[in-house]
Amino acid sequence: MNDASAVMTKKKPSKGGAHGLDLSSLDREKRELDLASEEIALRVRDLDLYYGEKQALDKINMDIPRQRVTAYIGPSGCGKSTLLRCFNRMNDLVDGARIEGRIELDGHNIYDRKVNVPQLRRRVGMVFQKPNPFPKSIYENVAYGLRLQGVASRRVLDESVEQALRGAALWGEVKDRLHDNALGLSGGQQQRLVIARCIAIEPEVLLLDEPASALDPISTLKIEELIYELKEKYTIIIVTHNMQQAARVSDYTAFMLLGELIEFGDTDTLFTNPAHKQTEDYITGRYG
Ligand SMILES: Nc1ncnc2c1ncn2[C@@H]1O[C@H](COP(=O)(O)OP(=O)(O)OP(=O)(O)O)[C@@H](O)[C@H]1O
Repeated sequence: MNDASAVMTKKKPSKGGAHGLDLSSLDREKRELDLASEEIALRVRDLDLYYGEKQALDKINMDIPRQRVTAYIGPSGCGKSTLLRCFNRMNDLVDGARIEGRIELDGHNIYDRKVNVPQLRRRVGMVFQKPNPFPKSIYENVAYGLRLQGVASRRVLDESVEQALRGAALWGEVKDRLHDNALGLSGGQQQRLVIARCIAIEPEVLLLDEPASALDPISTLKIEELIYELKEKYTIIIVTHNMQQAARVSDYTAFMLLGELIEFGDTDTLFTNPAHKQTEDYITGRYG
C-alpha cells in the first residue's frame, strides 16, 4: 500500500457518528491538514514486534509526514514507546526483541542488514522522559556529537553550539555559563539542553518520548513552544500521556490500543470527530 490515505486506519469506523473533545480551549486556529497531500518522511509497513513470546506491536502501517509533529496516544502499555523506539532501532538493544516488517526512511528500509545503525541514530535523534545530560559542561554536552564526528575547529564548535542552543531556546539562559556543569541546570533547562545536543548534529527526525512529563507546567509550556518551532526543520514524533498536550502540539495523531494502530489522522479531526468508537472512548476519558 503506497497511498498514505489507504493506511490511515486499521479497522472499520464505528457506525452512528463519534464525538470528541472541544478544541476551543486550545488557543489556536483549527489546522487545515491532509495527510494525502503531505511529503512522507517515514513509512511503516506491516510492522510486528515481539518481546520474546509476547507481541507488543501488531501489523502497524502508517506514513509519518515530513516537518510535521505526529503524536502517539493511547493507554499505558499499548506500545507507544515500543513503536517510537523502532524508528532509530533502539529495540535492537532489548534482549529478546524481534521485529518483522519494515520502516522506510526516505525510501530506504532502516532494518536492512546493510544499514549502519550509529549513522541511523544520528539521522533520527531521541529525547527521553527524564533529561539525561552528560556530567560535563553545557558547552561539551552540545559539542559532544560534533566531536565524535571529528569536528575539532574551535570556531566551528563555538558556532554550532550557539546555533543548537538557540535552536533549543536555551541560549539566552546559558550563554554566560557555557562552561558550568550541565547538571546544575533546572529539569526544564536540562531537557532543552538534551534537545540542543540532538539538533547539534542536524538529524532529520526527532523522537520525543514523553519529553515534558517530568517537568513543571512552565517548563512544559516552553518545551511545547519549542516543539512547535522545531518542526520548521525536523520531522517530530512525540509520545505523550497528555491528550491536551497532543492536541496542542501535534499536527497528526495516532491512537494505539493493545499494540494496534486504531486510528491515525490529522489531530483536529481525530480529537473532534474520531472515526472509531475506541478512539472516542479514550479521548473522552472512558478508559485508559
Ligand atoms: N523491554 C521489554 N521487555 C518485555 N516487554 C516489554 C519491554 N518493553 C515494553 N514491554 C511490554 O510491551 C508492551 C508495550 O509497552 P510500551 O512501553 O511500548 O507501552 P507504552 O504505550 O509506551 O506504555 P506507557 O504509556 O506506560 O509508557 C507492554 O505490555 C510492556 O509491558
